Amino acid sequence: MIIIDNLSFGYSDHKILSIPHFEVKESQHLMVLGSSGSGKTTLLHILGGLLAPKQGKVTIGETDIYSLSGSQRDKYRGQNIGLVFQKAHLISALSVQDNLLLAQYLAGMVQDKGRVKEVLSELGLGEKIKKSVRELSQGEQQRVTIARALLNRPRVILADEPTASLDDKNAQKVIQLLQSQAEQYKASLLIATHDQRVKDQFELQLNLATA
Ligand SMILES: Nc1ncnc2c1ncn2[C@@H]1O[C@H](COP(=O)(O)OP(=O)(O)OP(=O)(O)O)[C@@H](O)[C@H]1O
Repeated sequence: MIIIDNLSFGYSDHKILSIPHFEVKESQHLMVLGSSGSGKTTLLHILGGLLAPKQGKVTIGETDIYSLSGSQRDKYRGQNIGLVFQKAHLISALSVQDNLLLAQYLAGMVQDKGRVKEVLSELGLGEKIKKSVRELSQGEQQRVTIARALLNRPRVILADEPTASLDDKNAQKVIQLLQSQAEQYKASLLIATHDQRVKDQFELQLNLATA
């Protein structure tokens, strides 16, 4: 569950976002739409606790995330928020398994090989666990980043243009995976996109051009 109240943000004096009130409930899936430069990435960064708003409140679950200290917020993010970016941001020299174990370590969690194996199998990557990332296709790498985002069973999944660099088939697969995994975890799912191929697939939409 995410609640946005009286949110505004701008870089320097240039106002980009102004959202009086918006909620995404547990298990709800939302498409964040808007033309290039409308603030989709900025909004996801604010909701992910990566960029403090100039004004307003972001509540995830019961937690007002910007009332936390920076280190508390990092910990909260690691344990409750799954982030998927357009680019994979994986360490290509490491194996798939080691990339995920590293993510657990960086989130301050116990490194759990069983959980890594489980989540990779759920995403159809069980066979790739020992492969180094550079041996994977782009679609497979994107699935590894989704696996990494889901490792800690997050209550919120934020995906920024997750299909931008994928072909039609992989784009559909990634959207379906994000939806089915979010359902499984009863997570709120937010996908920012201007990808025409996927933008009509969600009933709930927030259009930043008109927000
Ligand atoms: N670090 C920054 N400093 C100053 N301006 C920025 C910064 N990051 C983004 N902007 C500006 O803020 C606006 C919103 O950017 P943002 O990346 O959130 O848009 P977007 O909707 O995600 O765009 P796209 O679809 O092209 O990825 C743009 O005008 C951008 O130039």
